[in-house]
Amino acid sequence: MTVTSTPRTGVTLRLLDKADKEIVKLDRAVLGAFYKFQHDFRRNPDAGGFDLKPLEGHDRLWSARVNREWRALMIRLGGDDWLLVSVKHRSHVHKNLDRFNYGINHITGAIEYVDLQVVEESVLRRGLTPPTAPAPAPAPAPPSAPEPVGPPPQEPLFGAYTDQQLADLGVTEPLIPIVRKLTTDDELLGLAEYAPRHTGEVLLRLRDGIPYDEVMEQVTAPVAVTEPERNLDSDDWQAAVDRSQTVVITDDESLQSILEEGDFGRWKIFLHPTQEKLVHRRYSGPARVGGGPGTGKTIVALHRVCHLVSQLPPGHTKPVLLTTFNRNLAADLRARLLSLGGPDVLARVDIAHVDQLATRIVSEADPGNTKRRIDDTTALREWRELLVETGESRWNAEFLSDEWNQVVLGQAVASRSDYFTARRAGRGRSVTRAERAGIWQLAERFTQRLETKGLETHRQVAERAARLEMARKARIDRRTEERQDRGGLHNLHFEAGSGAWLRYRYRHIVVDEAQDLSAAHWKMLRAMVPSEPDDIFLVGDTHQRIYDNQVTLGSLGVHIRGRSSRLTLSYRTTREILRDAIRVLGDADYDDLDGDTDTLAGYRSVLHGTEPSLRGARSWDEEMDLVVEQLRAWHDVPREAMAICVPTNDMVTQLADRLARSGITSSEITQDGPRGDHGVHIGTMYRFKGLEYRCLIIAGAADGLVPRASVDAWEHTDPSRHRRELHRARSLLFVAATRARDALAITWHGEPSRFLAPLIPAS
Ligand SMILES: Nc1ncnc2c1ncn2[C@@H]1O[C@H](COP(=O)(O)OP(=O)(O)OP(=O)(O)O)[C@@H](O)[C@H]1O
Repeated sequence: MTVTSTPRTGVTLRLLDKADKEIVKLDRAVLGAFYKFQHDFRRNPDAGGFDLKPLEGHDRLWSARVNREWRALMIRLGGDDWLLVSVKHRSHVHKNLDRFNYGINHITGAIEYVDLQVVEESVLRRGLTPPTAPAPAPAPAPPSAPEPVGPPPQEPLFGAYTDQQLADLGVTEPLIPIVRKLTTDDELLGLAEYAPRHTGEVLLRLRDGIPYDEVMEQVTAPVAVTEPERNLDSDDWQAAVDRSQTVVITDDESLQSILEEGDFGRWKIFLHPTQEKLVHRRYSGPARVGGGPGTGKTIVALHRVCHLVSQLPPGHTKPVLLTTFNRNLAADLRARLLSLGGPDVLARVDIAHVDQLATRIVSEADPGNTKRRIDDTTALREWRELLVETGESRWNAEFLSDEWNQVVLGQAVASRSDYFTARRAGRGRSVTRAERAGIWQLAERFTQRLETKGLETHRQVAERAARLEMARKARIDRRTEERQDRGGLHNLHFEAGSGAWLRYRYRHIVVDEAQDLSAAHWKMLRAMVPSEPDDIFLVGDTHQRIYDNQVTLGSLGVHIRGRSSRLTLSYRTTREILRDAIRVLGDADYDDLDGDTDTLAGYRSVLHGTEPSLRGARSWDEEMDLVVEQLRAWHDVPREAMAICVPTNDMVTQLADRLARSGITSSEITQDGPRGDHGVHIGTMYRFKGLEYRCLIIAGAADGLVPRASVDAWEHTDPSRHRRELHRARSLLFVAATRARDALAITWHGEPSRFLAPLIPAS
């Protein structure tokens, strides 16, 4: 008999973090049945056929029929509010009922569920079998980094801590007896797979040798419930749900993205509590989110955009700007925002990269402008030609190009007399007044030269756009004051299309890859949005700065002091890759975009994989053979999920040829992203910003190439520039290494890059 049911309103079906991991492992037919189950259950839990009943001895844990063989386990939070915690074969549901544990964690206030039997089995399984990450090529004994220090096998891993200490860190209490028995890393990883997420994070951190107090400060404190809530009512499940970011309300769409995309769709559904806080917080002014690669900065920016859109009054305009460094990244943001928020969110958001914005503004002011835009490399060629033509030899083209970009354009120096007093802090070599006069004269000839040739650099456009926007802002502010004086309307940032000519362009601006924007970009953005709460939200990591655009935001009117936060848990990279990438950075200093220093303290991962492979060859030719060998060793990974990153364009071409001769298809990563859909992606290091791959090879990591040999020419003539160039080259390698999700291989020919020294044990 078919039972038809009348939909019931007010039924909520939620999903607990990690329950989805179990669900996606079900086979397709069961997944289909589960999808139908959750849809029908939300319409009416009382409809016949669910056989909804509490498990014996568990007043809150209920089972419901998914199909003949499978049952859903759900916690009844109250009334029609249900939390799905597991889907199990019916033969496993009614046995050994003590193994089901659920409760509210006293420290985090989160709802937790564990099936002790599943955890124990996972610990045992992981203890007996090796991890299953892609294997490195069968290398002739690759030099590998030292093993993590820890107690010898068979000693309990967490013997140094009392039960109370572990519970105070927020470790799930029913798991503590199993935690006590762990003696190997594989067992620990087995536990972390099924334990509540916070427990896994704490234990892996302790196992990394991080002192107890630091784990408390870095992992537990950010997600602990605040003091007034400390005396949690351990039975107030509704309050726990409101507090808990490990629970989401399901609807057909969110479920579908989990079922179809598996781990790749999780970012849309489960934010880490620290990510969640940043997304929904109200900021009194500009806010910055930092954090190492893969910590979800872009994910936070995308959720933040959805949050800001959800707060807008209805309309057909685009008062939110989402911007980033280049076209390729902007295209990626658009695709991800569409997948997260759908067309309705996209309809309220303007997505454009910073140079595109600048071009729009300049064209608006000067519609007849037909100049061709050139990048820094082409501009440098123009400088060289100018020097040859003028016979000028006091300065070289690189110095002049830098001076023009960073000092003249960077500080909006408009006249010769301004240039005499312009600050050149951090530019290295000092210049006398007479020299400044000479440099200014050359700069004027250079701009004239570009003008005559109908050329214009992106930096020039950015600088002009900044000036135009600042002038516009000044006019808006003047008008506002006038209206206020007359006691009239003063809120001038009407939405586009409202007919008001003078208005701010946006209400909210969200910036990704903030570390690479120039001073002119910031001035332009600052002038596009009124100084109000939630005006600018920027995410970026200065360890990944690969263009020479160091700024102090405060001096550009973007005041982030007191509104700066950092994410520390990497979702992308394994612990092994992350450890080596951090070693590449060495002990160089990094800024926080506002004149202070930034660190990667607390940066961590709970993912585990193989050790990065490091292999040297005698020649580039031999090295290319190593690359082919490595790709073949990753035979079980789709080609499109692999990439090779090299230092120069020539190497891209040569490698693509070599791969073709070995029967391996490849696609070059261009300025606009990969040129084709098929094959292994190959590109120079600069192209890897913002990308990620399952397996990655960094080839050509040789001395003289990383950093380029020419960089050392600055060592004595311009030590400051030398330092900056080394910094940048190091960051490039760091960015490249952290694009790998599961496996990383680094190769070189001749001597390895000096940045790899901490990874290669001295022979
Ligand atoms: N809460 C989450 N749940 C699941 N996956 C996540 C979560 N947050 C981030 N990720 C995943 O981690 C990876 C890195 O995220 P994202 O690109 O936002 O990091 P990022 O900090 O911007 O990195 P980078 O600085 O290297 O550009 C992505 O694959 C993303 O889907």
